[in-house]
Amino acid sequence: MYLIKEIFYTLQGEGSHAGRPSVFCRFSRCNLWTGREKDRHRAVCTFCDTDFVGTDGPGGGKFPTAEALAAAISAAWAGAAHPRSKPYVVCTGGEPLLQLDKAAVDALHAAGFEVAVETNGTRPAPPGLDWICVSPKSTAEVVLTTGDDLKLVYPQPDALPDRFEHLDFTHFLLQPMDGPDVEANTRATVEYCLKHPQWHLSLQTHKYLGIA
Ligand SMILES: C[S@@+](CC[C@H](N)C(=O)[O-])C[C@H]1O[C@@H](n2cnc3c(N)ncnc32)[C@H](O)[C@@H]1O
Ligand SMILES: Nc1nc2[nH]cc(C(=O)O)c2c(=O)[nH]1
Ligand code: SF4
Ligand SMILES: [Mg+2]
Repeated sequence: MYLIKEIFYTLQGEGSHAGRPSVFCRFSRCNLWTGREKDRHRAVCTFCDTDFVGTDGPGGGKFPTAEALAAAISAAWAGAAHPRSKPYVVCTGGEPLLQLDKAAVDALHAAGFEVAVETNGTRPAPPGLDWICVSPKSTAEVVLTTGDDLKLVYPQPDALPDRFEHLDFTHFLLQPMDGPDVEANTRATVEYCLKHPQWHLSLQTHKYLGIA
């Protein structure tokens, strides 16, 4: 059984695939926060911008099998077929690696999708993923040390960029922490990238565009 908060079609807003049409599959639940505001101050991850509680969002629900989940994700894809661009699904959450397993990845591949994941990196990944974006959180140990994007929300006093530079990723990105200080955080992130050009800026472009 897969617990899914919502499934929707939009542009990937963040990271080195920003702008790519994608189905987002938002898994319910996270291991670093309950998702309830009353618990936020004592969570490991305190700045989350997402409601991942329950299964009541658009396209959400409880999917009994990998095939049922893949069918719902296929139904959400609204792009025309094209030989040079496969349908693309971004598995996010919540923390998708609490639920995403090989059966789901295989079913999505069988349905013709490239499969990406956005994860906090605290759990191992199932085999076969086409794109892995790890976004480390505070003091939480990163066990997923290989992937494509290492996208660190900045600034996090307990997760300085240096700690992650040796990991085996293709792209190293800093993303300004959204919230009450987003403008100052954005300036600080630009300054950090200018001084440390191994890090590139990732903006949450969907928020500027006013799309999901
Ligand atoms: C909601 S998380 C879900 C996936 C996974 N749990 C994770 O943390 O990577 C999706 C992305 O949003 C980022 N994010 C969450 N809250 C944010 C905030 N306040 N400002 C900027 N990025 C944020 C995360 O770091 C992650 O890259
Ligand atoms: N457009 C859009 N792009 C995104 N990239 C990562 C997101 C996420 O919440 O994981 C996200 C999201 O929520 N919306
Ligand atoms: S790890 Fe991801 S989903 Fe969990 S609370 Fe942090 S940003 Fe939100
Ligand atoms: Mg988001």
